[in-house]
Amino acid sequence: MKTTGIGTSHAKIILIGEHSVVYGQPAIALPLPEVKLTVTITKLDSEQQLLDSRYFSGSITEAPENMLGIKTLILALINQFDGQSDGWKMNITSMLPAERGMGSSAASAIAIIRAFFDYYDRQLSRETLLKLADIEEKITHRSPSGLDAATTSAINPIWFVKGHAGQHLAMNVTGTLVIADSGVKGQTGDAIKAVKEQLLSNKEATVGQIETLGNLAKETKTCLQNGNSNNLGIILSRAQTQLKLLNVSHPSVDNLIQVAMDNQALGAKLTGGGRGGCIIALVKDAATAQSLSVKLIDAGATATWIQPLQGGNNDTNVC
Ligand SMILES: C[C@@](O)(CCO)CC(=O)[O-]
Repeated sequence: MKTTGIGTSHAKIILIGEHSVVYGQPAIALPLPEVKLTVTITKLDSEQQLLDSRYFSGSITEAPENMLGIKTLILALINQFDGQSDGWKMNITSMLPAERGMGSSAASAIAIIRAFFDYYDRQLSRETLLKLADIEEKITHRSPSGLDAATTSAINPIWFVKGHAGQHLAMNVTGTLVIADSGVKGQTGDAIKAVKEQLLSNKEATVGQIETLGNLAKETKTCLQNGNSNNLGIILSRAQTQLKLLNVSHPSVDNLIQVAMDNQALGAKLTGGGRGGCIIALVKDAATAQSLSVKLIDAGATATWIQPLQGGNNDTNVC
């Protein structure tokens, strides 16, 4: 065992395929490596196991109900390493807004697992990493596809189908994404439940919406390879139409999407679980992204990020 263990991860955005990915359709997601989360475990002389995060500081056993997924994961890791009487303090620092569809819970799980394996000086395979992250994601999001954990731990854009390893997706499209936070907490777990209920109450239409989203993800893959950003924008907006029909959008999200479309966006949609959270809007270049970002903030967005799709400066700019 070392005296310090460190694990890192980052935010993600889903370009296309949220919700439908839970039902076996493909999705495409992008890591945002500049929006970082770090977990540090520091050895203590006592047998205390303490957590220090923006939501809770104290003994891990006293973590609040909304941290049940994280707490269960940590207890599973303690068992895995027979570390019941090892004392440490775990510090979580995060640039990710929580509950905004940017993968905050999965990113926390990934960095915690990496920090534990570093602390106990053990090798960690990608398969084990994702399997362990699922302990947290299952509790936090009910039936997760695994997409969030796969992307918050990946360095490249991924093409993802539930039950399979994500595949690196080459991008050949110019254009810039503006990500904007509606300021309203997303409710991924509730949104997943709502889609599940609609599948029971209105099966035919809901299956149709899920399949359409899957087909749009396939069209997106072609667009990313052919480099057609105009078509990509149209596809993103078509996906938003389906997500609205699935009842996972929110007035605050719809409002920001409208502002984006009125200000030169080629297309826009919610990203992540929905019912609040963030939108993504595709624009043709960095200058348009900057001016749209200002417009979105004026319209009530609480934060924006700018992410070029390909070429040039690949850093995410936080606005
Ligand atoms: C809504 C969803 O598709 C994405 C949440 O970021 C759920 C999942 O894939 O686990």
